[in-house]
Amino acid sequence: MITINNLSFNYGKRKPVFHHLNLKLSAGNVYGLLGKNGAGKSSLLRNMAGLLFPSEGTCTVNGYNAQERLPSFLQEMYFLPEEFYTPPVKIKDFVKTYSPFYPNFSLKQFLEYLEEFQISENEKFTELSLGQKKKALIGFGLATNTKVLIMDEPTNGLDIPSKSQFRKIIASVATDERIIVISTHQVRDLDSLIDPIIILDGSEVLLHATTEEISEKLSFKTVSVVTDHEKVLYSEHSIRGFSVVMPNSGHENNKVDLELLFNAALTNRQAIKDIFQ
Ligand SMILES: Nc1ncnc2c1ncn2[C@@H]1O[C@H](COP(=O)(O)OP(=O)(O)OP(=O)(O)O)[C@@H](O)[C@H]1O
Repeated sequence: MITINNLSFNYGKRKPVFHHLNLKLSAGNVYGLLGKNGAGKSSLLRNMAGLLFPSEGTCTVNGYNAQERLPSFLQEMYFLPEEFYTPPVKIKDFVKTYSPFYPNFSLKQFLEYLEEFQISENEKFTELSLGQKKKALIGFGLATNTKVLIMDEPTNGLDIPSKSQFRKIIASVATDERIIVISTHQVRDLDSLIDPIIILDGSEVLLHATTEEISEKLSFKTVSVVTDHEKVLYSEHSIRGFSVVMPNSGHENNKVDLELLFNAALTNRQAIKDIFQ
């Protein structure tokens, strides 16, 4: 469980990134963290990993105060930042050095992930492309078998086959004991994977809901003409007319379109808050 309680955070004297933020994340879920550029996704993930400290409030991860970064906390937490450093060594030497920090690390799993991503453990990080480096670190992170896995924009820079391999692998490691948090702008890449959805906006949580709740409360449709202007929360031109988001008054079963949801939430903040409160 990750409990963010009354968390305020700012960089030095700059205006707060978060102000009294509250959020509870529980095991058995792959959370999708969405927000515009600068909304605070990376800052929140770094607070969860204990790499940044709140100015007020707390971030507790499985009972540990994240900012204390106790060894027993760190051995159950893997954080893949958006921008990462890789030492100029072979992948297998990287694994020899870093895997002992993670008691549940599985070399067998790691080698399977590398094979899936078509990377050899004999390759040197300096000789890999950015996407290949990222895949090696994703494979390492998943093989650590930590209870908490946090990834900042993991699919950014991955080619199309790697994105589907990524989804497949994440789905295979998402157990009831694990919390996975993924921040992304590439919602279409992770559409079928992330659930619940958290949207950060203006130093607060604008939406936190499961896709089941979202599809119960909102309807995502394509219409030839937009008629019910008052009800429409968001609309945009599409090839066949307009893609619209409306309150789901008829309890219709419909698939959540995360990109439309995101745009609807940011265009019509108060209406979305009222619907989900
Ligand atoms: N090291 C830093 N020093 C000062 N301000 C920072 C620093 N890092 C981020 N910020 C500011 O904090 C805010 C939140 O940034 P953050 O990187 O957490 O957002 P983000 O949602 O991850 O953005 P993006 O989608 O562009 O990656 C922004 O206003 C940004 O300018």
